Amino acid sequence: MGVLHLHLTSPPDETDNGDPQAEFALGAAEDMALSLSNVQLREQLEEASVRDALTGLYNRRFLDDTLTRELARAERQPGPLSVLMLDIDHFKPINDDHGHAFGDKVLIEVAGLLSNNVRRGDIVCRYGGEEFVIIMPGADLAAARQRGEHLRQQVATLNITLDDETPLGLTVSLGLACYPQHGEYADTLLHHADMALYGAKQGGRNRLAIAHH
Ligand SMILES: Nc1nc2c(ncn2[C@@H]2O[C@H](COP(=O)(O)OP(=O)(O)OP(=O)(O)O)[C@@H](O)[C@H]2O)c(=O)[nH]1
Repeated sequence: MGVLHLHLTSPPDETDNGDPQAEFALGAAEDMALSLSNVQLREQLEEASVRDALTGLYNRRFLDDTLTRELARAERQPGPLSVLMLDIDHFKPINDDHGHAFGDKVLIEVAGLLSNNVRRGDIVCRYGGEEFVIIMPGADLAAARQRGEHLRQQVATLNITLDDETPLGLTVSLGLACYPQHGEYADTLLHHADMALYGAKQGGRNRLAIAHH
């Protein structure tokens, strides 16, 4: 988070001239600057409280609130909504073999790729250690599946290399659940997406699986 700097003082020769009007104007300007700064500070704190510190993606708390809100909107409109859960394959050996800092770098790369390859309005969150969730308001099963497949392929072509320049060969598995067919509530949809993700892992990884009805 950026540090807030307040520049409220002026050189004495510009303002300290004994002119009451000038002093009043300066006081008013200072008050305005202070209250503006408070607003900005509050905004920065609020923003930080919904972000994951490592990747800058939205965090799980934000995901839960947003998914509930977006589902209510989908019901009102009405329209579809999809939830993609994505997990990096064999991430533990990456950490174990190449170090935690390298693992962090991989997480940041994947987070950046996801952010850059979703539609505006889609919400990308870091759900857990090496697990991400994307909320796609308005996306039906076909659209979300296509987007998920695209993301899977993009990750497989990510150019992350080890010290000796050999490619890491990163892959991800994905689980997809859609409103309304797989559930109407946030926890149900997340559960179904998680089950589908488990199926994708069991099926051999580097694949997308769709929730069962
Ligand atoms: N570098 C780094 N590693 C993390 C972070 N959070 C969780 N991890 C690691 O992520 C790994 C997750 O490992 P597992 O849950 O066994 O999953 P996996 O090895 O990816 O295996 P599959 O998901 O079955 O393909 C663990 O080693 C955690 O320590 C983090 O913020 N940074």
